[in-house]
Amino acid sequence: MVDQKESFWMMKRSEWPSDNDVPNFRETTSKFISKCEGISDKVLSCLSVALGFEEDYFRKGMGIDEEDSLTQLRLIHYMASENAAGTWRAGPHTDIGCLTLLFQRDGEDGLEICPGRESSHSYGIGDTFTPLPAQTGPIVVNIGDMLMAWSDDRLKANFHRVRAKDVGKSPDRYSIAYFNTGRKGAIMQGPGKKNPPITCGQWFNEATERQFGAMSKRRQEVALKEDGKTATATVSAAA
Ligand SMILES: O=C(O)CCC(=O)C(=O)O
Ligand SMILES: [Fe+2]
Repeated sequence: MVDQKESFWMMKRSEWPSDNDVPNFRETTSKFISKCEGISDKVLSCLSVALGFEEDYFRKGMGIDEEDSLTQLRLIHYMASENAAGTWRAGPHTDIGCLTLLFQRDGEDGLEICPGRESSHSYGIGDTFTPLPAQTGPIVVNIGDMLMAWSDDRLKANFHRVRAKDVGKSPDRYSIAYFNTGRKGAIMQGPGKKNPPITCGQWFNEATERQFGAMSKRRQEVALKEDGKTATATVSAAA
């Protein structure tokens, strides 16, 4: 089952829609990205200081204007639906980058969080997720896997997912996610050297492979289980 959503991904160096295509899109979105960059930088500085690291510990590895930046803005649309049981808007996951700033709009609920998990690779199956009502204004901040590794696993990546109502109507949901991620060439390692040094680029590629590999394995298992149920139902109906 694929996520029921569509999204538009942008980096500073992306090929942007022209003003003819979408008037003022580039200017407005670039300003928004710069604001996100400033907020994210402040949060990262606070986290560095709280952990007892130098204030610029993570900042040194960032830099959205650099050629090798992996930071990305994503505009997401989840389509309106009715009786959506058995579908996902976004399946349970942790974000791969360092810090995600997530913007929602009033009344377009669906985000659920599962804080306090220690591992980012078991996909939150069976755990308790808590709905986080959507509000225009407040920014949801997710810690991602990269920041977890970079902080010697002291900051925990949080599982989250997005669902539409099992029964009844769910309106369209629009969200914006700013994924602040270390530059490809930056070396990441926590001061305690819990994890070996690695470039953010290599780490990102391996984490993407791990996450999507694990997700598709899990999806295959679920599909097999469901096939099994169908087969059993067919057999008992025939018996
Ligand atoms: O749309 C949302 O609220 C969440 C999006 C998300 O978790 C993601 O894109 O990683
Ligand atoms: Fe996410």
